[in-house]
Amino acid sequence: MELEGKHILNLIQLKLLRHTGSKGATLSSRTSKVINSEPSVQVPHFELAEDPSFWKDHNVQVLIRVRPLNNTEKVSQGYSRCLRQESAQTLVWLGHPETRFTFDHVACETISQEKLFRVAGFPMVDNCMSGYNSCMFAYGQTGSGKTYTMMGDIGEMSGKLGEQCGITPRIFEYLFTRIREEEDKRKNEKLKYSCKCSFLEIYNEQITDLLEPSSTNLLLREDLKKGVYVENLTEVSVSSVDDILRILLQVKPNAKPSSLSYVAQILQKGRCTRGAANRKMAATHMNTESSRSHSVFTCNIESCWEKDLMKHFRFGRLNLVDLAGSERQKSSGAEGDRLKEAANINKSLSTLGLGELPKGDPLSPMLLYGCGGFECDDG
Ligand SMILES: Nc1ncnc2c1ncn2[C@@H]1O[C@H](COP(=O)(O)OP(=O)(O)OP(=O)(O)O)[C@@H](O)[C@H]1O
Repeated sequence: MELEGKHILNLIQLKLLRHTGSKGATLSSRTSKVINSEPSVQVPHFELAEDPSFWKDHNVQVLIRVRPLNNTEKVSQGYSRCLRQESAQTLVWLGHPETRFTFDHVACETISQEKLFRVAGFPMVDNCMSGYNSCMFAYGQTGSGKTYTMMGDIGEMSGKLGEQCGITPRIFEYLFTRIREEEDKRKNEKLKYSCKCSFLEIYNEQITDLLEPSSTNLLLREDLKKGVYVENLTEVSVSSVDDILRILLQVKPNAKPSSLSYVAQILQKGRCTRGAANRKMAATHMNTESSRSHSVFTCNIESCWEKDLMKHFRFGRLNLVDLAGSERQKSSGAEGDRLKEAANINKSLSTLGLGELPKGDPLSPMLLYGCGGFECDDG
């Protein structure tokens, strides 16, 4: 018997930005119109490259997505563009003084959900199928489009994913297509994949199983073989994108009343999920449907085949993390419980920003878990 697994972590950080702040952006000549935008406003459009070697050069990549101004911001005083994009890697903040920032990739506000998936989602799936752990973190200010990017609108799902569908359903649609192709191609080796998913929430440093919301305050454990894992977390076998969407859409009958009102809000908004339905939400001034918790959707992908009279196993973990908004406490109007949550949210985001996991930070093990930790061993 031979076990395969790779310790290398592939991490993509999706940083979401919103256009609010100082007035008077000078816009580039390479422009395209924003749908539903003010007729006269043109924004720069820079196509992102679908580069198959996306992950090969650096294990950690940062991709910025800028959300367009929404209708309320367009008509409100004091909101206007505060960013100018200069290339597919560079953004200028139009403050005093103007400041230029460079990232691995900058997706302009006209990028489609499909294109973003092709740039960032494809390589993740390919990596996981090759036995690497991959993790995508979405983070940014509240209302900047984290949930839109990660989940999007999955309200209508008659067979085909809609245009507004986010990266999560697209990733799984692609994953299961690739699995079917591979199993077909390597029938003679009896190649078989098995995928198991879990969905958890971290709210004020407590872990809740979103697939079994009565399971709260779960504990993080560490094991030489398993790495960092959450004890008693529900795992569900999945074999199609429909299975994933069913998990995301289904609401447990014993869900807490607060969770159910959240479901109603999401249903109204046209994006709803079994797990996501149970995420903690509370209104802040900046986004009336603000998510107050981090959510981690995990898929463990195992494959097994026979070759040269040996049985081979391979493991890969795919983590999709939707972090809580990082709004400023003063501008968001957060008080009491909301303020405590904001402090915890900001603490964990700072930990992430450090690029390292300081010992003693209660969220460090969680981030390690989100990154796939030291999953997979060859013993
Ligand atoms: N790229 C985009 N294009 C069009 N609309 C967008 C885009 N990104 C976000 N939106 C819209 O902006 C609003 C806020 O987005 P979303 O709820 O995803 O923010 P969030 O970052 O998840 O906020 P929070 O941290 O408070 O949960 C939603 O109505 C969403 O549909």
